[in-house]
Amino acid sequence: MYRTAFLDIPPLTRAGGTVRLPGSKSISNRVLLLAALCDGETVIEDLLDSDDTRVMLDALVALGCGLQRLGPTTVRVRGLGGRLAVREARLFLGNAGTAMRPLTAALAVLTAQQGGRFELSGVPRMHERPIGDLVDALVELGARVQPLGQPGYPPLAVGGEPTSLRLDTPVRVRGDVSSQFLTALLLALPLAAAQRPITIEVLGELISKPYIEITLRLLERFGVTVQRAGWSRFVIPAGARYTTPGRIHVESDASSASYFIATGAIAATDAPVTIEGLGLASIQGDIRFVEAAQAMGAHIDGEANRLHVRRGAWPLRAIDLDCNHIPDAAMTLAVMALYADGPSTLRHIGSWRVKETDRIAAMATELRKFGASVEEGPDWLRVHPLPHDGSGWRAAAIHTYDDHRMAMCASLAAFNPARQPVRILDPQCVGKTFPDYFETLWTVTQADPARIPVLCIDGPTASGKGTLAAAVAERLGYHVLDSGALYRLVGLAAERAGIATDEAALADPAVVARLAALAERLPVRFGDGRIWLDGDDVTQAVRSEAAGMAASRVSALPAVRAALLALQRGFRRLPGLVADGRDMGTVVFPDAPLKVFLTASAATRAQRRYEQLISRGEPANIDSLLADLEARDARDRARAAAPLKPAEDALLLDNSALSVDETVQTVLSWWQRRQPFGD
Ligand SMILES: Nc1ncnc2c1ncn2[C@@H]1O[C@H](COP(=O)(O)OP(=O)(O)OP(=O)(O)O)[C@@H](O)[C@H]1O
Ligand SMILES: Nc1ccn([C@H]2C[C@H](O)[C@@H](COP(=O)(O)O)O2)c(=O)n1
Repeated sequence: MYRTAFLDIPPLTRAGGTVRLPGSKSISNRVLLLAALCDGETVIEDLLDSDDTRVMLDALVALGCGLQRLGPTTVRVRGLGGRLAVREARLFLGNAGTAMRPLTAALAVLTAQQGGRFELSGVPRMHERPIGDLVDALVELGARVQPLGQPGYPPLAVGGEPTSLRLDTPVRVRGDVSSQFLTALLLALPLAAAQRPITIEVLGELISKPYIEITLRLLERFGVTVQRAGWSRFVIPAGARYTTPGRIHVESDASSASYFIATGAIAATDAPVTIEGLGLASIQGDIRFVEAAQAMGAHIDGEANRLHVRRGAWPLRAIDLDCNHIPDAAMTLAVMALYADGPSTLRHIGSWRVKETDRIAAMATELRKFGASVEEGPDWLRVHPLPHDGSGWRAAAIHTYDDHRMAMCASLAAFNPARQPVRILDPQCVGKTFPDYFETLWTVTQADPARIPVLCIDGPTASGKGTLAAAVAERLGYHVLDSGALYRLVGLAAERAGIATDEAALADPAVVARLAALAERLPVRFGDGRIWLDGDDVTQAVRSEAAGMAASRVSALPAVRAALLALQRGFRRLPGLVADGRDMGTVVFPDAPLKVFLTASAATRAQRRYEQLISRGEPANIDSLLADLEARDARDRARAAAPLKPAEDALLLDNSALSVDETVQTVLSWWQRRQPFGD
């Protein structure tokens, strides 16, 4: 997951390949609660690992449920069997409506039966999301639920002394603000239906019905079959009792799939975009996004557990659609509409206003930043497309409002024909449902390599290039190329292969040929900040001064440099690269949009290297370090092949008197000034 302040997505051109998406949030949190309420153990497979499921899991642990992690996405839940294991707890539920609403109802019923007091709270936005209709229904039932802040909103206090619930008359709840209120009652009331049937009546027109279907399907898996008359009356049978299915599998998230379906529909493809773990028979309502995407022109083939998507009509066809059945995935249509052949209208999306943010206002504001004309009403949105020749499209920095779907939707604008980048502010908001969304996007999309940004940092040894490159890359979410390490690895591999690298040996063309062959097939692997050579961890070994000197010698050989060129250029991957070395700006990435030549006085550099070695517990002598460093500089500058020198368009930075932080800030501000997003 990108934890950066922003993430710049370069213009994307093509798409194709296979993705496996994380588990459905709606199913994950319902199944977790059901497993916690029933008797016995339930193993849940392919559970979503995200902010919303984490707060649910934490809450269940606080309530005394036994939870055992069997793998990254598999947990075993030992249920409470309808008995409260603790009588008091404070539950923090973040911004997870799928945790806040059902837990409120379940605890209201359990405390009415057994006594106890629980406080449920969340992030500030959760305290702005309505829950009053559910609270009213529970209070009318006789349960104790009180606001701890503004009436009608969390935080809430639930419970008190045991009390009898009024179950002989129907429980009434509004269905036109959020379907989660009805879901919450449907999940909670089987706990009170041992002796008598319980009827729930829905007031107003029920929105987001597919989410209620998920609830009913999962209740059935846990042994409770609810009878419904239309969408206004639901009866939980007398004697209802949760029983564990033993093992249950969570489908891939259909709402998350919408971004990849859209990718396949928008991008030119050689191969289709294939989505694993989800088929057309999914129990999730958002699977019907497929129909909407087809209406816009996408070619979609479905198998039992897989979807294949290709671009069909182009430009996409404009739509006018009632989106009540796909409230979350409909946001994706709003961005697809930018690529349509006329204005598209999304109707019946009033629930967007009370989601993670006011999504109608947010979507309108942000799409306008791309240059689009957008109209909005209380429960509708109309998006006018942008010209297909690219005119009118603007590069934009997209505010995401702590809303995962705003971030994921906005990424689709990176396919714009104007080839403008898109900046996503606060990209880590995707952690709510899809922490690795952007990393997954890179696996099925391509950009013109020349448009993938590279920031080059060249300069003499110990000037701080590596330190600066790592810090800048971390701030931008970019990859790092430590090109010096590649030359060091050649030196190390030569030593292991018994190939001498002293000046005399390097005068022999046969030795040079062997070194070039070694460099061509360097058995190196980078990962988790470590370097492996032929399976051995050489992270520390490559940093030795001896390895640096050997690197300086072998790097003077044009054949070795040529052998490493393709490997280095291969580091230019989405979303961008910071490359450190001697010839990054002059030879390897001559088209880089920013080149920095970093220097410091020899005395300063020798002192830094001395302190670096001492801090690593390695012996060091400042005079010999200074002599070695000057010798290395001289050789690196004097060699004929790619000598150490600033590129003509490089910015020079002498950081002798600058701290690491000041150096990083200087370079980031230069970078920022070259971006099209403004300050
Ligand atoms: N601006 C700075 N002020 C003080 N110390 C710094 C600064 N930049 C880097 N250093 C320190 O100097 C040492 C050398 O830095 P670093 O390893 O990044 O240099 P380098 O240019 O990558 O060296 P090499 O080319 O040999 O790999 C490190 O201990 C680092 O913390
Ligand atoms: N792009 C590069 C990177 C490094 N070298 C050579 C010259 C250096 O002395 C040696 C070690 O580099 P360091 O790890 O200290 O940055 O490798 C080069 O020629 N070109």
